[in-house]
Amino acid sequence: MKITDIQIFEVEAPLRTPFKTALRTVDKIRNIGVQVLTDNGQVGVGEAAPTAVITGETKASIVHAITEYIKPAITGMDIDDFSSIMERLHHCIYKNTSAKAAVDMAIYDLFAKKYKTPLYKVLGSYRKELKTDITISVNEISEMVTDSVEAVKRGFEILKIKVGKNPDEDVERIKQIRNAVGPHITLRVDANQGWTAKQAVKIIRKLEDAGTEIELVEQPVHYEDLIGMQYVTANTQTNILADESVFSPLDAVKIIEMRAADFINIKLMKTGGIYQAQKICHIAEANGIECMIGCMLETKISVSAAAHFAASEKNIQMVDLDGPILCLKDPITGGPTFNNQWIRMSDEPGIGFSL
Ligand SMILES: C[C@H](N)C(=O)N[C@@H](CCC(=O)O)C(=O)O
Ligand SMILES: [Mg+2]
Repeated sequence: MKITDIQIFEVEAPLRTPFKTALRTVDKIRNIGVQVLTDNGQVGVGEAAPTAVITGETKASIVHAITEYIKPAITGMDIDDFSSIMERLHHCIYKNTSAKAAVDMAIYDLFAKKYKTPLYKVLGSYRKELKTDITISVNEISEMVTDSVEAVKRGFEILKIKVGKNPDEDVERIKQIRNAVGPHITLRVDANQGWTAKQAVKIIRKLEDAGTEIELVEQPVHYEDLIGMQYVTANTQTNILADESVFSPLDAVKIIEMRAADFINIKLMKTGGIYQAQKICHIAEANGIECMIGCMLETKISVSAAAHFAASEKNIQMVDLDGPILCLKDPITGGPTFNNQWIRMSDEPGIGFSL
């Protein structure tokens, strides 16, 4: 089965409510889809999310990287020469991780389809269902309290609360949400780089003293400030999770060597897909560091690929795959099912859908 072409299409999906973090506000997903075609008519599907503030990629840069670099590098190759394809894909251009991720997952899709097996089984099935959190966008405190209570009513037991936009209000924000949702809901806090290291220690200690029982704080400081993150990890009791600071396996090694975080958030859009995500997951596992699987603003296409990966890895202990449930409607049929907090793997070959 040889690769003959890579075709590109637009993926658009309005969100239920605007998605707001310390880094950006978005009301609609505008992503790039890919179809990798083969000489026997089989098609592999993938998606790239242009998250300029995190990966540096735009829609135009993704299309350019795929058409001008990735496509020429892998066209004509046989799907069974899997690792050779991956090596070419990952070395034909520096960075451009979301463009690589879209093609990487489409190749995995094709490989699993060729052997008529669901991707999570090809990867070595560990579980068949995942429990995701849901994101509470950063807004006025009263709105975040209402959104949190509504999410709990919809059946979500884990909330990922965005902070870092107005650091002075963040302690009050979390205290009020904890009071409103009660003690049994798991609260994750994601500052998206919005605090300084000293601010972070001050805020997290206040949250600890107030008994808010936060499961973890994600990316408290700027992505390059590893010394700052190390200071936060060393000076608080709460678990710190590295997100924007970890794209590559070497980033993970650095974080682990410096003890700059307790956990690592793996996203296919940062790693360039499943091939590199596996390496990070295994490096972390060997060092006793648990991982989260996360997503950008992505639809069911690429989030399903991430779900297959997560279902195959014991060390993925936390799931933030809420992209599809943040969308107003889900136009894609087949593949894993997304039903509020539950993501259940299906047994169709590959990732599970054909477009
Ligand atoms: C969507 C997911 N829950 C999430 O919060 N992802 C990112 C931000 C993604 C984006 O800006 O598109 C994160 O920081 O964890
Ligand atoms: Mg994050």
